[in-house]
Amino acid sequence: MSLISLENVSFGYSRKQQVLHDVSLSLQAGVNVGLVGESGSGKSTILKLLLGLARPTRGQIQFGDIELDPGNRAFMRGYRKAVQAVFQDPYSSLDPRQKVQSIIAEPLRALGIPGSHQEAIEKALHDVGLPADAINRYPHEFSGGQRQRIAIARAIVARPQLILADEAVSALDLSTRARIVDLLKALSEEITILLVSHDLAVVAALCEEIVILEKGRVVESGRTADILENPKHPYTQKLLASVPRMPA
Ligand SMILES: Nc1ncnc2c1ncn2[C@@H]1O[C@H](COP(=O)(O)OP(=O)(O)OP(=O)(O)O)[C@@H](O)[C@H]1O
Repeated sequence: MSLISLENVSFGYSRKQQVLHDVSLSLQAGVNVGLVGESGSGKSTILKLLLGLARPTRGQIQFGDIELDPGNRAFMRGYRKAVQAVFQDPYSSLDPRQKVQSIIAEPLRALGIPGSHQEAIEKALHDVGLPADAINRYPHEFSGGQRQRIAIARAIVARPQLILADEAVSALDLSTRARIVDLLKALSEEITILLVSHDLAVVAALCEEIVILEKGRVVESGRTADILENPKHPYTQKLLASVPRMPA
């Protein structure tokens, strides 16, 4: 059974403006998927639906064998434990007034898990390669790469099954980006990642599968290696031709 699947999902922000058209994709535990497409193709909208922030106009999203129902609080509690997100900008995604300890504990508080969470926070910090004394500091005391590690620690602290990563390394310089990709790769031993990225080199490094989105439609999907080697759809070919390729 899939971890999560979109089944024939269509969505529009208004009646006139359909953004997703009959999108189907399925995430299997242990298989990272890269969601790729030009700006405006609907990648972030898919993540929005997966986070339960909007509902499909047509079709459905399945979490295991249960339909995602943003209106069902009990369901969403379990879902939020299983599905966490990391966003692009490590500067705006962390509350500057909160200490790292409080930032990382946020999902545990939201889940109503009692206690100081000290042990879970320390483990998350350790897992993302930050020192234990980071807990008493504020986000502005960290570099962009370190802030993204804090955001990742927050995403993993409740031990989710899936991380939705929206351009999670795009704002970082190249060497920092490579280190965060290595970190995500190590974490993906235990947690599945859905990565939205413009950067095919990052997708190739992290994701076993790839889904290509054009104007809200899936035009090609399959094993990353196959698609990068032998793109079938003209849009994929264009996309591959338009980005610098990293040597394998
Ligand atoms: N809140 C909104 N209200 C109305 N239209 C929106 C909203 N958010 C996105 N859109 C539109 O939906 C379409 C898909 O946008 P989306 O952000 O999902 O694309 P994307 O592939 O993530 O783009 P990017 O790579 O630039 O982030 C675009 O035409 C966009 O203008």
